[in-house]
Amino acid sequence: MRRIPSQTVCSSCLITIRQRPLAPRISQPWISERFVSLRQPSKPRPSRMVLSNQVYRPPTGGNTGGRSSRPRRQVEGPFGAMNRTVANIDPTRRGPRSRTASSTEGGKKVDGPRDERKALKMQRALASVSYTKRMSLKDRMVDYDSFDYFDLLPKIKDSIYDELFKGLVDIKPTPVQRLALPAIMGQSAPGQPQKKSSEMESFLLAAETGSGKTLAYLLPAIDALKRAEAEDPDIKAYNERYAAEKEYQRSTNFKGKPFDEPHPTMARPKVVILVPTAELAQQIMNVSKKISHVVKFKTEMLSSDLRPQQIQRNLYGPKGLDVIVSTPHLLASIADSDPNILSRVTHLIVDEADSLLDRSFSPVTTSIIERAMPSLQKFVCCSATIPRKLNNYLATTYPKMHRITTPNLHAIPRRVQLGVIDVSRDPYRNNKDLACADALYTLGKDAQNHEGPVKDEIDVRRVLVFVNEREKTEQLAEYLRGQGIQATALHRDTPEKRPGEILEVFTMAEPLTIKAPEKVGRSRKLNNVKVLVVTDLASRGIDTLAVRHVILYDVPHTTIDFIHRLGRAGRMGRRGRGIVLAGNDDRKDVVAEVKRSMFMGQALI
Ligand SMILES: Nc1ncnc2c1ncn2[C@@H]1O[C@H](COP(=O)(O)OP(=O)(O)OP(=O)(O)O)[C@@H](O)[C@H]1O
Repeated sequence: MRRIPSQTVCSSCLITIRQRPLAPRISQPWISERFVSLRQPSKPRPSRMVLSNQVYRPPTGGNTGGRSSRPRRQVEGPFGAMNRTVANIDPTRRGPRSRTASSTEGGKKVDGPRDERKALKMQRALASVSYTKRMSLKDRMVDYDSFDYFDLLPKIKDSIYDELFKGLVDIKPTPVQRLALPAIMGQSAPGQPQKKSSEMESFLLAAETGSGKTLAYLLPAIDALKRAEAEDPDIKAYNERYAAEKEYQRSTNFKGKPFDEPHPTMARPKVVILVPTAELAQQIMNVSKKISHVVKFKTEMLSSDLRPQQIQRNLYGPKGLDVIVSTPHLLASIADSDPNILSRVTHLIVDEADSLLDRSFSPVTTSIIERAMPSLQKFVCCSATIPRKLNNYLATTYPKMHRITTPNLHAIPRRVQLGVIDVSRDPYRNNKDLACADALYTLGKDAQNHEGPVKDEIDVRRVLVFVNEREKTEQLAEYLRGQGIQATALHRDTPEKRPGEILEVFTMAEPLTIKAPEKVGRSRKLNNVKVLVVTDLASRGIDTLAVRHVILYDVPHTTIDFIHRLGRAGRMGRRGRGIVLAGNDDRKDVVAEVKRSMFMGQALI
C-alpha cells in the first residue's frame, strides 16, 4: 500500500512541497520537482514597479536583459499554464543561498543574517545592491572630500560657495557628487585635469532621495558648456562684433538702435534637462539660475503651464539659450516645428529616469534622445529608484553605460523614523480622516518655541499628507479645514493658484514662525501647522527641505512610492518622521517590513 505523502512549506517562496517522509529530498531531486505546487499563486508585478538589484552593473544575458537564465514556459497558447506538474520556479532564486545575505570579505564567503522580509519579497518591489560593492564605493568616496579637488572652472567653484551654499561653512560634496562629478568630467584622480572622450558616454546616477543628484549632473554639464563656449568660433565672432558695435556707439555718441543681432545660441541649447513635472522644472531652473549669476550663461525652462508668449520668449530670446529645463511633451512638440532646436545638444539629462522612461513618457522621451544623439557627448539618467524594467532597458540600449550607485541606494535613511497608526482600532474604527486630523494635532502640540531673536514666536510645522487618488486631496483638505487645520489640496488640476506658489511654503528652507497665542482659546484651531494634501505630484524630486513630517494617508502601492514619498522628509542629513495610517484593507505586513527595514538601515526590495 502507498503511504500518504506529508507536506512541508518552503518559507521563502510559500510553496507547499509534498514529499515522501522516508525519501531524503537532496538525494532524489525529482520528488520536489514533481510534487511542487503553488499554494498561493500571486500575480507577478510588472517589472516597471519592481526595483532592480545589482544596479551597479548591467544585468547579464545581453539583449534579453538578464532574463535568459529563467525557465521559459514550454507550451504556448492560452492554456499553456494548465496541467503542469513542475512549478515555474526560477532555479537561481531557490535554495539556502537565496534566503541568506552573503558577501565576500577578503576572498572568504561570509553569510549574513537571513532576509526575513516575506511580504516585500512577495511584492518584489525593490531588490538590494551587493553589500560588497557598497563598501568598495565607500572607499572611492574618501578621495574627493572637497569641491576643490574637482577640475571645475574657478567660476563654477565660486558659484558653489558664494551662491548655492552662501552662509554655510564646511561644504563638502555628497557621496553621489563625489562619484559622479569625476566620472562625468573624465577626471581620473583628485586634482588631475579632465580627459576628453571622443565617444558619446552614458551614465546612470542612482542615489537615495535628497542626496544632491541635481548638482551631480548640473555642475559637469555647465563646466563643459563654458569650456566649449570659449572655443566656439561663432560665439567668438559674435562677441567681437558686439564689442566693436558697442565701442562705435560709445565713440560716436550714437542714439539709434542698439546691437540687436541674435545670439548664435538662440533656441539652440547645449544642455537639456528633462523632468516629469512643471514644478520640478521650476526647481531645477532656479538652481541653474543661481549658478548663472556667477558663471554667466542663459538658462530657461519650458513647461505647459507657461503662456505661449513666455515659451516663445524663453526659447527665442536675443541673448541666446544655453541650458533648458523642460518636460518632454512640450519640448518634443516644439522640436516637431523647429527640428534644429536639438541640433547642438551636447549634454542630455533625464532626471527621474524611471518615470520618464516608463510607459506613459517613454515614446516622447526616447524621441528627444534620438534627435539629440548626433551631437550628444554625455547622456545622463538619474533616479532614486531603479525598477528592474528600467535596469534591463538601459542594459540593452546602452550596454556601455557607466553605473554610479551610492552605498544607500534604495534605503530610506535611518534618521527618518516611521510610526504606524492602526486606524482599524478604537477610537478611529477605520475613520482615516479622523486619525489624520488627530496626528496633525499631536504634531502641533509637540512644536517647539522658535529659537530666534524674536521672543514669543513658535515654529510652524510644514506637513505633507500623501494620498493615492487625486479626488481624495480636495475631500481630505476640506475635512481638515473643518477641523481647524490649515490644509491645502494640490493635484494636477488645482485651479486657483499655480502649483509652484502653493509648494513654495514647503520648499523654502527659511523657518516659518507665528506669534505664540497668548492663551489657548476654546475653539479647536491649529495655527502652527500647515498641511499640503497631495498626490504623487509632489513626491518626485521636489526639494522640501523644511518638511520634517510626512503622513502617508494611503499605504503606497509599491516600495518605490514609499521611497519617494518618505524621501520628502529627512533630506540632506536632516531628521524626519513619517506616519502611516494603516487600515483593515491595507497591507500591514508590508508596512511592518518597511518599518523594520528602515530601522535596520536595509535597502528596500
Ligand atoms: N554638497 C552639498 N552640501 C549641502 N547641501 C547640498 C549639497 N548638494 C546638494 N545639497 C542640497 O541638498 C538638497 C537636495 O538636493 P537634490 O534636490 O539635488 O536631491 P536629489 O538627490 O535630487 O533628491 P530627489 O531624489 O528627491 O530628487 C538641496 O536643497 C541641495 O541644495
